Amino acid sequence: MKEMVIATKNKGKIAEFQQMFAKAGWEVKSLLDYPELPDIEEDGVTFAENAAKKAEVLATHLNQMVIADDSGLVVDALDGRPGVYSARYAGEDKSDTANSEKVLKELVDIPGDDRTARFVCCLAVAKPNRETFFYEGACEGYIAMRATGSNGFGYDPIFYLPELDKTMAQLTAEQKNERSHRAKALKQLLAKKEEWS
Ligand SMILES: O=c1[nH]c(=O)c2ncn([C@@H]3O[C@H](COP(=O)(O)OP(=O)(O)OP(=O)(O)O)[C@@H](O)[C@H]3O)c2[nH]1
Ligand SMILES: [Mg+2]
Repeated sequence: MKEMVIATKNKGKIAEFQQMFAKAGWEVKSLLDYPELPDIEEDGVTFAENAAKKAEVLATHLNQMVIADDSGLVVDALDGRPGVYSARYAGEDKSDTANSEKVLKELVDIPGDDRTARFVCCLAVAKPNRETFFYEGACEGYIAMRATGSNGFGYDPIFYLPELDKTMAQLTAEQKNERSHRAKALKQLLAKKEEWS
């Protein structure tokens, strides 16, 4: 089986990549398999900048091809926040619950129709001494009035999909992987395999 290293420590992302790459016949390794590798400061102002940095630093360390995922929640009524700060929106301890509560609190006076938001995912594929390739996906929805559901991770319990009348955290893994920002970015990446492999 072919192997792909994803430069992430996020267990939610790792599980989704394992499920989605398995269909394409790839085995996924993550930074949890390389605990000796350094932490990378995500100081970019765009998803692409952070994804490139994570992928390029680790591709150099491992001397092989690496994919990184930088993703987050973009809320229109918050001028795009939490955006690239999604993981640490409520503080450095990266609490999913505290992050979601902060968004709900900031939107307390915003009515349903104005709570539009999207999840965005940028995948960067880096290889030593070569240009980096980028693939993006987005998933449109609304910020719910309260958290519902326990599947997925991050902001999934407050991300409402009107076409299913469910939050992302009420979907099965298969349903999320059919429509998520990450699934769409990965579909682009797999469709352009000759470009990056
Ligand atoms: O409800 C969610 N469903 C998703 O599908 C999703 N994808 C991303 N996010 C949020 O955005 C941050 C990414 O930040 P991020 O790309 O820096 O990742 P991270 O710091 O968690 O791990 P790493 O990959 O950097 O190691 C994450 O922590 C989450 O808060 C999601 N929330
Ligand atoms: Mg991160």
